[in-house]
Amino acid sequence: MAEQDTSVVAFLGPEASYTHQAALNVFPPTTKNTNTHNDNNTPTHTLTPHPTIQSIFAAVQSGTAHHGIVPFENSTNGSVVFTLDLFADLEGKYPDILVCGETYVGVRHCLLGYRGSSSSSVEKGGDGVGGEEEGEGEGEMEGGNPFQSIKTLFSHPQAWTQCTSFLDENLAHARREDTPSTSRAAQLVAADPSGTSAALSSAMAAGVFGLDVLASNIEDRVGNTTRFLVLRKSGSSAMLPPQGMDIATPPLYKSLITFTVAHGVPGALAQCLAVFGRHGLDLTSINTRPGGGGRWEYVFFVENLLRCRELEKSQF
Ligand SMILES: O=C(O)C(=O)C[C@]1(C(=O)O)C=C[C@@H](O)C=C1
Repeated sequence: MAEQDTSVVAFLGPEASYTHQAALNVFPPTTKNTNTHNDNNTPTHTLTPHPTIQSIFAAVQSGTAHHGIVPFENSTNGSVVFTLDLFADLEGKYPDILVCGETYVGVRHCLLGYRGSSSSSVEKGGDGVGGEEEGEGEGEMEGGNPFQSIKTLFSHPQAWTQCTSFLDENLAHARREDTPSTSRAAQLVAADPSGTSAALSSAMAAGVFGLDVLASNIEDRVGNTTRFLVLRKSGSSAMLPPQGMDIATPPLYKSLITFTVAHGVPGALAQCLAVFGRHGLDLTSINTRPGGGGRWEYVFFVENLLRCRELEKSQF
């Protein structure tokens, strides 16, 4: 990849997805007099939307993008298996992808649509769908379901399972359509002239696509958070900007290692994991995905934390 003044950052689009918000955390908008500009005062990075997580991996692998931002894990529904499978890379398409950072985004889902087609705005309190915001009562049927006119719901599959209580209570009647991202869901609703569709998406997407927030904070769990990883290509000099990272600050280092073990060898996995302990690595997560070989063979994903002084002592 030729060295350029502006680094390209690939994220799951369109604009206003949670992945876009993660990208903004790590690569914040450039302003004058910050170190995110080069000497010519041109922006040092450009955020580029991609239609799928796979296309983000492909862009980083091919060098079209210097960095990619991908969702990895959600505090409510666990690992993002689309991303794990791309890291597992069973077809050898992404041999040079490395992880060089992480960031966390609080995921506060909203129901977005057009007020008037659906009726009132509600905000979920700690004990379920409770207090009403502006727009209270507008067109609402006495004692009825304020969302009855919504026939189709769009969202990313991860969002459905983060909002099960709200959906069961208010939108069990609506048909669900999966979209590649929550912001794509909002974009589709904005383009639907019937006004009978709605999206599970973010407040930011409401602003970007000109939709009304019909209900907010509709996620099941308080503190619902998604962890995103920052990708780069091995051998690239794509450095992270010195601000905006909430990766464990030095002297803590975090690593993600992918491996397979010999199938049917007793203790093979335990022996692999013991290596991390021997070198002072604190194992923080372990995941598996089908390995593509025989049945019940797995690819393992292990994350470790390492203190700087332990890194100096460790002999690998
Ligand atoms: O759809 C989006 O907005 C995304 O950024 C993707 C994604 C995910 O894949 O987990 C990110 C955060 C939320 O957990 C829901 C969806």
